[in-house]
Amino acid sequence: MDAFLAKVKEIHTIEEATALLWEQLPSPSSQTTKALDVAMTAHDGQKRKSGEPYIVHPILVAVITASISADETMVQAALLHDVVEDTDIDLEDLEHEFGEDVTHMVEGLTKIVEIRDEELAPSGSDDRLISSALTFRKMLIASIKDIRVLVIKLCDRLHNMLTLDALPLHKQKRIAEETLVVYSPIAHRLGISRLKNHLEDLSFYYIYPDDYAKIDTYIKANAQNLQFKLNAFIQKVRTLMEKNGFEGMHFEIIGRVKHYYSIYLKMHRKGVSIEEVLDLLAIRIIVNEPLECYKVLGLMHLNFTPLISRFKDYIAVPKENGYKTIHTTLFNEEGIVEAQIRTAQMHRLAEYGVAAHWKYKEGSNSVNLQWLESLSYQNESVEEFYELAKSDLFSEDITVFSPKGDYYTLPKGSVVLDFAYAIHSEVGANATGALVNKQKSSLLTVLKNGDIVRIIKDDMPHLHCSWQDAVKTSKAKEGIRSHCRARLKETDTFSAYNILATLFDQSVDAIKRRIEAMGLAESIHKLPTQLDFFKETIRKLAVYIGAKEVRFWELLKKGYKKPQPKKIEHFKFFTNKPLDGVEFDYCCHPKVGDKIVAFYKDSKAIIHHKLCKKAYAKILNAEPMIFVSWSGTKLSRYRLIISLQNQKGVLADLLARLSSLDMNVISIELGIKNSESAEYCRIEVESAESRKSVLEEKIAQQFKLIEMISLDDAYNK
Ligand SMILES: Nc1nc2c(ncn2[C@@H]2O[C@H](COP(=O)(O)OP(=O)(O)O)[C@@H](OP(=O)(O)OP(=O)(O)O)[C@H]2O)c(=O)[nH]1
Repeated sequence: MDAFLAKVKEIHTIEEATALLWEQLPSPSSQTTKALDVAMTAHDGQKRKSGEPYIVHPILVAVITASISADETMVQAALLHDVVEDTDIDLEDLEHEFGEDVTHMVEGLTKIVEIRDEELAPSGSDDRLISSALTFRKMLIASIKDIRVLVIKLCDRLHNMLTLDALPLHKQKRIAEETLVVYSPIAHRLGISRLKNHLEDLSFYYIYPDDYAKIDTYIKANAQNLQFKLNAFIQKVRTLMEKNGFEGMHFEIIGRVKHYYSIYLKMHRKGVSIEEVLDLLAIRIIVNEPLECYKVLGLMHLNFTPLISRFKDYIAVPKENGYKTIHTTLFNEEGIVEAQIRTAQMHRLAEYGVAAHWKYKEGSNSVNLQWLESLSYQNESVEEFYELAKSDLFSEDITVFSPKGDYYTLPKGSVVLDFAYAIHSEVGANATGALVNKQKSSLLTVLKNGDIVRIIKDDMPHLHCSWQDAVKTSKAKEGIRSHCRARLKETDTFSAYNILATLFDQSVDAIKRRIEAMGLAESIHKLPTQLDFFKETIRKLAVYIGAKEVRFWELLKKGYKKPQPKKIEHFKFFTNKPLDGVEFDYCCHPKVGDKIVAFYKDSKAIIHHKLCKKAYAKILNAEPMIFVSWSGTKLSRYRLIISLQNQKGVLADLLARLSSLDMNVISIELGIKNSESAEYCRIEVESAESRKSVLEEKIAQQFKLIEMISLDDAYNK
């Protein structure tokens, strides 16, 4: 921890806190002193869990804020960030006294449910989770308008992390985990490495205390030796630079041991002990001009062997958070050292990110904040949103290029479709394939760092709803989801008219006019999925006697019958037509529980997946349809042991067979038994068929079934 934060951590009284604030802000504006007065009065008598006066916290949040930003309205908002939540002051009062800017920031930072979650709500309660997810989303939305909200939140979180000792152990861990997964990644995206590294190290201390202690002990025990190596290397580099054109020029070389969490990640990813981590040490060479960075790079590579796989030029290709620096890792007598080469301006941006704009009046546009918008506008339930946000934020990045050289930062594991959505939602929605490094590739091809991707588009969207699990970014997930929501609604609306037209033996147009006249058009999409709504609509249509297109008594005269439920195989129909069987078209073959539609032909129901292309064409073509649902979606689970001849394609045949028997494969394990040249295959499946003997017989017709066990008892426990 740096000296400044160590000092903040040790402050427990109002006097000390105020003195430190004025140290940061030697000549505060009258509005700032007023904000302090208002906050002091408002929080008077309140205490933190630690027992110290509550106001110490907002003052120290203001101190941290002032250390990264010269913008005093941010300092005022930091001082006032808890008053609306915890005191009688409301937003109107604030707006009157401090204006719109400060009020908007405070509003963005105010929790939705007026519970100080760390202290009052029972841990693990759903209310607390929902409240914090809602608050988080509200804060993100407020930050789109004004990113300062998020920066103050990070300062608030940093002070909470500095004072976490006052809370019980389980809360320390929960807050530390949230900090590591949500807030330090946000600090990274905003490019504020000063905040990010501290948030990481503090979280690390609470989440993995033993690992932290090991690293701490090693670094402290070896401090002298490490410092000696660093100094020796810095001296070598300095001499080299001075001998090669930098003499008399201003440049700086800073050495450091990497921060603890970064060391822990290196150990963890490589599975090595701290003694085996090669590049614990790092130097930064700070020069004046970008061109000088390349000159220094040349000197380094001519004099020390670089570890080429670690070389990165983020000046030519900056990170999404605006970060610019050349990274190279060098072998030398002192071991391996990571060198970062940057200009002074790049250095300020690397330390302060978006905040550099308020601190140094620079770099305002270099930080890309698109991630914030796409995170905030996910249409999920709050819990799902929070989970998605966490996985979006807490991911390693790769950089992928368009053929023109534009580049995009994506989370590791992203596929072509994520890239297409990153370019634009329209490109994502209309993508049909891609050329990855000039090779034809599918939309679900996983991308690697440095790939060059050309998206192939078409006017007709080709998205599959199941792809939402295959894409990584929330923008692509939301794009696919909203496409599928729209498509499902359209399918349901047209199906509803087809079902009614079939039921009443009317034309689709006649039904449509009637439904519109009855004011039911807006809700008609519910009809194919909600039996109550279906029955209610029929009743309403049927009693609507006297209207032009459908006269109910005429229908009765023509032999109209009331629809009745009818169960065939796994399906429940509701129809007035004779029905004596179910068929599949073998184009989509839906699994139990999938969304389905039923067409009606020659007294048969023909079942399709609701999102099947062929079904879509039939629906638009107004083909006769009937109401269908699954008769029950309780699935039985079985374990099968099957002996397969060791020959090409046999596994594919087995899977096709299981699929044709409507069995969902849950897991599959293969084991070879050489003596018989047979392959044993252990598969777990789910099926709507609860009669084991029926399935046994069907599988045994084609395959050597060694054993079939019902797992339902174990499964249902
Ligand atoms: N400010 C800032 N610095 C960045 C950013 N990305 C990387 N760095 C710096 O580069 C170091 C190497 O980061 P890596 O993520 O390994 O980068 P690389 O593989 O792209 O070379 C980081 O060390 P570290 O171990 O994570 O941190 P430290 O303890 O060296 O500071 C950090 O100092 C960024 O977006 N912003």
